[in-house]
Amino acid sequence: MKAVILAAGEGKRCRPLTLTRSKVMLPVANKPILEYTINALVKNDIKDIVLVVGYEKERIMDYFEDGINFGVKIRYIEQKTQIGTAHAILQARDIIIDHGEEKFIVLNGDNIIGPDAISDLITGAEGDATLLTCKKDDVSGYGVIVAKGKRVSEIIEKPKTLVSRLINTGIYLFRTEIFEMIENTQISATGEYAITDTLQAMIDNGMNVTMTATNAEWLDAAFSWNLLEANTIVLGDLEPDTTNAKIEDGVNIKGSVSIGKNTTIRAGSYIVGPVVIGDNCDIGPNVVILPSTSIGNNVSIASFSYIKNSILMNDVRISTHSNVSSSVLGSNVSTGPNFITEEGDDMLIQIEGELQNAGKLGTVIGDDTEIGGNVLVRAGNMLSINCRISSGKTISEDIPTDSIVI
Ligand SMILES: CC(=O)N[C@H]1[C@@H](OP(=O)(O)OP(=O)(O)OC[C@H]2O[C@@H](n3ccc(=O)[nH]c3=O)[C@H](O)[C@@H]2O)O[C@H](CO)[C@@H](O)[C@@H]1O
Repeated sequence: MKAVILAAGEGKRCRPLTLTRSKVMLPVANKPILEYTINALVKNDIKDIVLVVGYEKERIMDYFEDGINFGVKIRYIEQKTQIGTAHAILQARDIIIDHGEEKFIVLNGDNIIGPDAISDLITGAEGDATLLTCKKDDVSGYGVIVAKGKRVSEIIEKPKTLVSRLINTGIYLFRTEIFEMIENTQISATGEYAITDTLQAMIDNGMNVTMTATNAEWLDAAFSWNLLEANTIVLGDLEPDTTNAKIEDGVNIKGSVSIGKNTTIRAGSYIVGPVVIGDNCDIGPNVVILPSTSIGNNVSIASFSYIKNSILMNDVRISTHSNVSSSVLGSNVSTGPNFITEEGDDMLIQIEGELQNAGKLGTVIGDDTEIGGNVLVRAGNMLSINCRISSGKTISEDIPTDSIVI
């Protein structure tokens, strides 16, 4: 059986991190979100993948190439304009039909899923189309399902009131007839061709759309700060491995810590897992890294700095005496000495005009932003990509793309 993974969208609610890469390429425990989906398919022996790409497609294609290093065969199809999930699926029609497939799996590429999610879908599938559902306390921002037994009677996309706690995970088993149904799907009020509208039309025409529920891992970083929660959960399964690292005498490592090749941890550093550190990093001396932290490749963290509950992407450079807590730093962010992220609880952040509770948060900083020494970022303020912040500044508001703060 083939799988079609939808990965053409940006993931705007995860800006500024998605201004330079799509949501599927955001790293959790040092792997892009999409890699978890591919690994889950491989564990179910599904190795023939059609990847629908569009926004920032080169990043995806450069990383996964033809899939061979990930144990799969990947064929890329471009969705030139991102006008909805149904339209994205339609792009894969020729590949699926030319190969005489009757059934195929479709997955959103921007969620972290465990392998059991896919086996639950396959074993529970019935009827003309099947959706995989899971129960969530907070269903805001998702499609929800109303069903009698397994038979779905209604799919309501992002309702404003609580109708059901069963959400659509964006994982489906379809028959090839779905393509014809998609072609008849009307554009929605929000200007998209949505697969949920296709399925609702099938139900309205008396077809048998079913659901099957899963308790398997299904994580979504709806907003950039949700990456921190996902990171904490995924790091909970981290296998410790420090065999390829250069660890100087006088380093104290506790708990589950994985350190990549050619990374040096200098004397006096103290690391409490779960923590993952990539390749070619230079950490210390006397640096403290606390749970749950992921540090990418080519990162340097200079002496007396303190990092806690954070994600530092590739090529980040943190200068001495800095404190980074509950924060996400994009690729190639650099700081001067004494850079401090203030940490706040129950932070309320406005995204697309709506207030969201971000929980415990420091900051989120987009790629290529350069920060001078003695800079304090007040809790919950975000810095976009490619900004220059002069030394001594206190950041108490969001900083837009390409800003120079002097
Ligand atoms: C209309 C629809 O499908 N809604 C589902 C979608 O909402 P949701 O709003 O999350 O859907 P998104 O727009 O984020 O897209 C989901 C996936 O499809 C890809 N994509 C999207 C649009 C496009 O034109 N091309 C493309 O490839 C995105 O890259 C992403 O990987 O997923 C949720 C689970 O997370 C479900 O609860 C929602 O019911």
